[in-house]
Amino acid sequence: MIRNSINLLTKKLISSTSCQRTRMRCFSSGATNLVDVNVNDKTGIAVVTLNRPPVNSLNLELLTDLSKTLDELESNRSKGMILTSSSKTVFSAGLDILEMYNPEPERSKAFWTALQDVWLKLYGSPYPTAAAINGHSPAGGCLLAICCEYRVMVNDFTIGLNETRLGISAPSFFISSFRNVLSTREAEKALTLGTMFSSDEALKVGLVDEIATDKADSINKCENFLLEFKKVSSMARAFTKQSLRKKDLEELENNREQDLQLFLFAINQPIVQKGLGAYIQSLKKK
Ligand SMILES: CCCCCCCC/C=C\CC(=O)SCCNC(=O)CCNC(=O)[C@H](O)C(C)(C)COP(=O)(O)OP(=O)(O)OC[C@H]1O[C@@H](n2cnc3c(N)ncnc32)[C@H](O)[C@@H]1OP(=O)(O)O
Repeated sequence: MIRNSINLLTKKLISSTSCQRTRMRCFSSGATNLVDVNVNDKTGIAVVTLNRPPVNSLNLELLTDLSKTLDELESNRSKGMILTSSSKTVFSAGLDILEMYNPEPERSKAFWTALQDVWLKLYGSPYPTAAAINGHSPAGGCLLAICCEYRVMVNDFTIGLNETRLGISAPSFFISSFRNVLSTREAEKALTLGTMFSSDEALKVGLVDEIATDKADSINKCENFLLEFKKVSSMARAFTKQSLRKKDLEELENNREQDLQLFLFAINQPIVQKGLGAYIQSLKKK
């Protein structure tokens, strides 16, 4: 996929002169109603809003919609994407725990495959990406944010990969994208402890790049970041990003089936099921 993507970029580079002359007509609607897409006609930047109340937990349908949206952005030669949420307090609660509790084999496979697809497309996207983190962002929510190249977080929320607190290990592609943002030392400490950082702590450690006062401010700051790329060749930018992330991307691309089997094995362990059941109950009792 990476090689294909680089070949595709080369072809695009050759035909880019005519493409750049034609003003991109952005697609007017998102793939479905779980993901809203709004493209600014002036800048070409798409604001992609996760819209699965109450907490944007990532189930098969939301991941499928997000995956389709990422495809559309790529084929429309997006100028950039800002990922955010329709909730006032939650960016994304991470993977939908109900997808992993008492799993149904075929659905679990489709679910994990959709997550792998989203990660490969978002982490390896040729267009620039930023996350306007306007609420809590645990586990899979943090994963979406760290796939992006820039993160602006609204004050007073939490973010982190808390998998060990659920009695599970973060999968290797979660870890590689976390290490792309944090030093190995900080990543190891946070992953093993399952640390959830406050917005200020996240800024201090480098997990987010800026703090915002509210959602509008976070989107504005993300936009300012993305607009900086107006000065840079989009081809050179995409090649550079994909070269830096190539090893991580290839690791999953070359081991998708093994990663899927590891997930299915892990969630089918009685001890993991017991832990997930207790965790669901604790969320309901809150
Ligand atoms: C080596 C390979 C091994 C592979 C093994 C598997 C790897 C799995 C990898 C990733 C893991 C994940 O992403 S797991 C998800 C982790 N997420 C969390 O721990 C977050 C849990 N949620 C919260 O902390 C809070 O809900 C919140 C801070 C996000 C929001 O709080 P708020 O008070 O606003 O909302 P509620 O807590 O009342 O929740 C409302 C409603 O939503 C349900 N809910 C919340 N989170 C989830 C979720 N992740 N999945 C499913 N459902 C969720 C919650 O139970 C409430 O439901 P009810 O209204 O029915 O009570």
